[in-house]
Amino acid sequence: MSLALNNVHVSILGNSVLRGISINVEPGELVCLVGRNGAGKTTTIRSIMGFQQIQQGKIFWNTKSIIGMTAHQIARLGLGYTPEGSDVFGDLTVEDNIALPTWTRKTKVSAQARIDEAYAVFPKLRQYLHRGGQQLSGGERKMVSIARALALDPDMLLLDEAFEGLSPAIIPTISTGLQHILKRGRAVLLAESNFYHLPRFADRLYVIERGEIIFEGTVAQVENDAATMRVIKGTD
Ligand SMILES: Nc1ncnc2c1ncn2[C@@H]1O[C@H](COP(=O)(O)OP(=O)(O)OP(=O)(O)O)[C@@H](O)[C@H]1O
Repeated sequence: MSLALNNVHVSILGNSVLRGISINVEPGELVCLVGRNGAGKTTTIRSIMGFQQIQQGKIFWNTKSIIGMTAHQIARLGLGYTPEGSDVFGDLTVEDNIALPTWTRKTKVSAQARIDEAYAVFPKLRQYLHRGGQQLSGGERKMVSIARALALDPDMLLLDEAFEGLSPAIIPTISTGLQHILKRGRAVLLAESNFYHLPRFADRLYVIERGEIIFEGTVAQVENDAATMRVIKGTD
């Protein structure tokens, strides 16, 4: 299952926010979308998930156009989504938050196996099974949010700012969780504003600036491109 955005344009309140974005994510890849605050990362991910209407361009999931579908329909096709800031249901327990997608999407993997995988990625969550979503730290909520997207049994996960606002102590946990997800053959598109949080094991990255892709390559390649690094770090 691969994802392809071709020349996507989005305007919000008359402002051109995405100006011809083209991105590909192949099965099993970890691809990062890197850019400063306001560059257009969240809008790109929301456009893929059907939350943001696009004015021009094409979005294909496994060669099928997903433009015009609802987020619910897109999720059922196998695209998991963890929004910026996470989206844990405060009134539900951790256990129910994670089980939720197994009620709404049936796949060839059993509900129990999907739930087991979610806890295998973040074993610490087993300590909080009966805690309400409101009684969790930001890092714990992030883990629940990613675990819940995993319980959907997605072919690809869209992670918006997986590391934002987390204490340095929790960042390795999320990073290890990501490696675990990739080992299972799932692809990940990770939006990230902090270059130093980018996993070194990323296959490729796209740099977005003012709604345009200005660079595509590996982490090592971008590090050798002084002009692009100045844009990412906001020192240009
Ligand atoms: N609902 C909205 N109304 C008005 N402007 C918006 C809206 N959503 C996004 N924008 C604008 O579109 C641009 C891109 O925003 P977006 O959230 O996609 O950036 P981002 O790269 O995800 O930033 P961040 O790292 O801060 O989350 C910004 O200039 C933002 O102000």
